[in-house]
Formats: sequence, structure tokens, C-alpha cells
Amino acid sequence: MSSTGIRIGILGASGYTGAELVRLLGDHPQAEIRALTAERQAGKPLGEVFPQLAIYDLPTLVKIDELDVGGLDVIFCCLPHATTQAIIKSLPRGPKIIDLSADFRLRDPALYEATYGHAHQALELQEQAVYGLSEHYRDAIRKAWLVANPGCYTTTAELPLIPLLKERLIQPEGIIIDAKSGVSGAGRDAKQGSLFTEVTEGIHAYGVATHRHTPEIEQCLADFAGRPMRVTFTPHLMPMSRGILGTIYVRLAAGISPEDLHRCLAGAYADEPFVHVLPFKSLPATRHVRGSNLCLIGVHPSRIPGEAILVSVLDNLVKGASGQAIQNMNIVLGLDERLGLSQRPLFP
Ligand SMILES: NC(=O)C1=CN([C@@H]2O[C@H](COP(=O)(O)OP(=O)(O)OC[C@H]3O[C@@H](n4cnc5c(N)ncnc54)[C@H](OP(=O)(O)O)[C@@H]3O)[C@@H](O)[C@H]2O)C=CC1
Ligand SMILES: CC(=O)N[C@@H](CCC(=O)OP(=O)(O)O)C(=O)O
Repeated sequence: MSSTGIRIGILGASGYTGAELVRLLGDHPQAEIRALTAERQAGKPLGEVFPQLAIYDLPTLVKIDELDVGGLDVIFCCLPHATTQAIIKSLPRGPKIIDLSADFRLRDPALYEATYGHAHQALELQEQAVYGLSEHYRDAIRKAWLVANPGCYTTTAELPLIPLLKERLIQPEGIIIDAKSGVSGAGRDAKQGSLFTEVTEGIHAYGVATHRHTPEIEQCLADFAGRPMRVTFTPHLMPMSRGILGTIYVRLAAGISPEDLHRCLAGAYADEPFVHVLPFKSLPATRHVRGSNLCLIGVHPSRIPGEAILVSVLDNLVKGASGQAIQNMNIVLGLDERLGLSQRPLFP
């Protein structure tokens, strides 16, 4: 291992986002994976849990209390909600932390409690966390030691909406986000709702009017709209392993056309390596981003005058989680944001 390498620990490496980090970091020229943790799978080589990762020379999975934090530059935290905050609080300070859970995303403690059903266990850390939507919080991320990586649905919705709200091209009221996700978004843990028989050959809405990503989306959009935001967000579970597609209905501001929205988005993301706006009226599909850190956005006129439809897609495990986490690590460390993220979409 090179002496200039970034020494990395991954907490929760036996889960989907942890495994995805290992896959992606295999292409990062400076990443040195020094520690991997698991709970039930502790004691095993990661290649036994995920045979596709057996090609890498990796440390054995250990429990978190066996971790040597002092030897690490960066920790990716891929643990379940609520578990995460107590664990991060207990770690010695030093390494930069990129947290993939929802624990440090909501800034208002009362909103956190109302959304997650319990009081936050590490409010002093919450105040120091920076929201990690890379393209829009870059300056704050550069200075952060604790990055709250956004949720997968939230990234899908926020990337197309932020430039339009910032430029006042759409009305802040009446935004509808209809989103569909693959089942890996629910994690690897065995759950009734993730069973083949519950998911195959069908689609269903869930979390209607209550999903915990709604306040996260509203908090982020309010940062750019300069006013409180309320949105309608409905997630659906699809019979596919990866991918999210968000169809977003917006009302145009006075005198604005759907073409203006397209021009704004294309301009806003022209220099971004991971967000790409398709030609006007072209629409993206989840298979166009599978396995990559890309978010693709399409803009289409509505049949209803004064309205427009946006379609946004990403891979929930990459731009929606582990890919964006690596992008954030690169920002925090002052590296080229693209390092380790050159994977092309796997099509079809
Ligand atoms: N899946 C997705 O698309 C996305 C997930 N996220 C978030 O990222 C985080 C990780 O998600 P994901 O990888 O899907 O989850 P998984 O359920 O697939 O993995 C969870 C990991 O945490 C470990 N773990 C579970 N409980 C404990 C505990 N009490 N102490 C220590 N380790 C524990 C598990 O170990 P073991 O299996 O060995 O018990 C496993 O390695 C979650 O907070 C999730 O909400 C964010 C964006 C997208
Ligand atoms: C399909 C599915 O179950 N998806 C998850 C969201 C996963 C994710 O991005 O988000 P968090 O990090 O906030 O968990 C859900 O609806 O809760």
C-alpha cells in the first residue's frame, strides 16, 4: 500500500451500501481499505459474504468495538438509522466521517423526533454535520468532518428542483414527486416487505403522506427557495433490484416556459461530471444509470398550460448512497471529485 493512500474504514460492510463502497473504491487510486465491520457477519472474510468481492485483498469483518480508529483517515458509516448516532458519538474524533444513514440529515431536533419517533442521541454532533448533496453544498462539505449523505429518493428529487427554485422559475407550491425504487433501497436485512413474493409482478405505493424523506426534501429545497417548502412525495416499490425514477410535476412561474426550465437545468449542471440533462423532451430510464454515479434529468412540457414534468433517475446504491459518499470524501479531502467514480452505466 502506498504511503500517500487514504486509510479507510467501512462500518456495516456486510450490507448493500457497504459492499457497494468496496466495489467502487476498488477503482479509487488512493483508497486503502484498512477496516471493515459487521454485526452478525463479524469474523468472516467479506468475500465469503459477497463472493463478487473475493477478488480484493481485504481485511476480515470485525465488530465495531474491535476497530482501530486511530489508524484511519476516513470512516464510511453504513449502519441502520438510530444505531448510527450512538456509534458515531462513541468513536474517538480524528477521521472524517461520511454517514450514509439518515441520522444527521435533519437539522431541527424537533423535526427529527417527529420524523423518526425518538429523541436524537447526539445533538452536539448534529449541529456540526453538513448535508452532503455534493453539487449544492460543496463549499460546506469541504470544511466538514461529519457529512450526512442524503437519502436516495431525496437526491433524485433535489437535483432537478434546486436550480429551478433558486432561479424562481417554478412556483414553490404544488410540487408533486412521484418516485419508484428498486428493492435494494430497503437494505439486505430480511424483511417481509422485501420478499420476492411481495415484490415481484407488481408495484405498490408506501409511506403515503408520511415517508421520512419528505421533511428531508423540504429542508433542502427551503435552503434554495429561501422560504419554507411543502411537497407531496409518494414512493413506490418496484420489482427491480436497483434504481430510482422520480417523476416530478411542477407549476411554472409567470412568463416561464418548459424550455426555460430545460435551459436553466442544462446550464446549472453543464460542468458537473455526475448530473446530466438530456435534450428537451428526452426522458431517462433507470437502465441508463445502473451501476454508475450519474443522475440523468429530462424536462417535458405538460398538456396543461403553465405546468411541466421533470424525470430524474439514479442508481440508489451509487449516486443515491455509496457513489455520492465517495464523491463527498473526495470533496472533503480536496481531491478530484471524480476519483473512483468512473464506472459507466451497465446497459441494458
Ligand atoms: N440501500 C440503499 O439504497 C440506501 C441506504 N441508505 C442508508 O445507508 C445505511 C446502510 O444501508 P444498507 O447498506 O442498505 O443496509 P443493510 O441492512 O444492507 O446493512 C446494514 C449493515 O449494518 C450492520 N449492522 C446492523 N445492525 C448493527 C448494529 N447494531 N451494530 C453494528 N452494525 C450493525 C449490518 O451487519 P450484519 O449484516 O453483519 O448484521 C450490515 O453490515 C442505512 O442507514 C440506510 O438507510 C442510504 C441511501 C440508500
Ligand atoms: C425501497 C426502500 O425501502 N427505500 C428506503 C429508502 C432508502 C434510502 O435512501 O434512504 P435512507 O438512507 O434514508 O434509508 C425507504 O423507503 O425507507
